[in-house]
Amino acid sequence: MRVRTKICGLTTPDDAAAAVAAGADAIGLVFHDPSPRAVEPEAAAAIVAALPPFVTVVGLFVDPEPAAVETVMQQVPLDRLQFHGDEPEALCRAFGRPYIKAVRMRADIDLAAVMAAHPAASGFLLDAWRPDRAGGTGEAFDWDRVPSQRPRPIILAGGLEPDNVAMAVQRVAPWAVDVSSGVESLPGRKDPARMQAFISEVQRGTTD
Ligand SMILES: O=C(O)c1ccccc1NCC(=O)[C@H](O)[C@H](O)COP(=O)(O)O
Repeated sequence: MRVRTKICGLTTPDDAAAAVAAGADAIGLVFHDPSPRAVEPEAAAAIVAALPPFVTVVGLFVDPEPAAVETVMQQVPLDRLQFHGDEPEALCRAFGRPYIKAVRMRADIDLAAVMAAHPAASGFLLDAWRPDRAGGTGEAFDWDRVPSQRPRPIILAGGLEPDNVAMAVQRVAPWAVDVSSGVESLPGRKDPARMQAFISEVQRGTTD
């Protein structure tokens, strides 16, 4: 089956157009001020307005106040929400929108417990853990920690780039992959050639 690709942390309509031209299935918009990829709702709305049909738009939040999510949703037509902190299920499902639960793979994380605590999540994005950053670290975690029993689709993230994503797809067989820093020219700006190379390698990993 084809492995989907989400390109995360887009900050301009041009970068989003290049992601779609490269074959991205989904784009991620980061609503988390400390991130170098954070976008204001107005800029995010302009990015979404320029997209062609059938590209899924995911809004990322880290332990947000509910009102902050509502404010973004009033201005930006998000298809899905992605929660990247320690949000409980009740918060994740409070907005009437399908959601993805990100799980940062700290050494002591009980992934099965997190999954059980989020029965309404449409998928689980597994990412590297770092104490000082909530995401977009450019670091990989040990892919052998991804369980073979998967109650919901797994989105593999963390330190993926054109040089390693084919191997990641072969080893983990995820539903989708997610990348941010691995396809950047500098934090917050995507490199069209790297996005093309990344998605070609995703396909190579699927068919090899
Ligand atoms: O990208 C960020 O700066 C970010 C900040 C805070 C929370 C989440 C963030 N990104 C979320 C993503 O889905 C990234 O694509 C994922 O963490 C992988 O990042 P990378 O290792 O840089 O590919």
